[in-house]
Amino acid sequence: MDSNALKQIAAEAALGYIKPGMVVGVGTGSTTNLFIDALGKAKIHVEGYVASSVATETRLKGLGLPVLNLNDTGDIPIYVDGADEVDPHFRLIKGGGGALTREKIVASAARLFVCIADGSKDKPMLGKFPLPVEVIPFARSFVARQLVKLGGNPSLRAGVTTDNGNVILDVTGLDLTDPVTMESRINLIPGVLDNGIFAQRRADVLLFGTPQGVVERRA
Ligand SMILES: O=C[C@H](O)[C@H](O)[C@H](O)COP(=O)(O)O
Repeated sequence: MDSNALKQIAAEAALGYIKPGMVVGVGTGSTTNLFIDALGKAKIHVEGYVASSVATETRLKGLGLPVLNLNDTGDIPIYVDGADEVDPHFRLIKGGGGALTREKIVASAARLFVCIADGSKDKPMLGKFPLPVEVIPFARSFVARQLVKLGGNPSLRAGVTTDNGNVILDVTGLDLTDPVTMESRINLIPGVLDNGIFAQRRADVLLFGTPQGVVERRA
């Protein structure tokens, strides 16, 4: 099975968590796109979907699925999204597609976070995938220097502007043995909007697509 097929089975498995009448938070990325397409076919009568990016909103609307504004909903029952890395403690790196800030907001508003991924994202620890950090353009150079002081090697993601009008610094070399602390330390740098460590709001359920089928883990 190629990685797309593994993403596909993970995405389809997440449908089992979607019940009629729910408000459903929807992440961003290639795995989530397969989930959205599966939702389009499944035609579950949910109350609506809260999108974590403009791209996801466009895809949902393109399939005729109802999109809600997060400001018009309370806490939401469920959020489904992919990840770039997942550790054994359900902590994630996200933001490979630049959508990390809105993703973290919607994930934090959700009571259950179901993470869907192909099995290659299942890692013994976080830190190989360059950590995306969303930065206000005015502060780009200052923030980059502070990230170097934290042990990182930041590089500007060329040609990318986020849905929030910001830039992304991709940071290698950080020590992520304590991801909870590093998540906070980076977010304390003035000019940082958020970073792609999801350790304070971890996933609750992991659905990994593997050649042997979907492996489900619960925190
Ligand atoms: O900003 C993008 C998101 O965090 C994605 O969920 C993450 O990059 C995983 O994407 P994919 O499903 O394409 O591997």
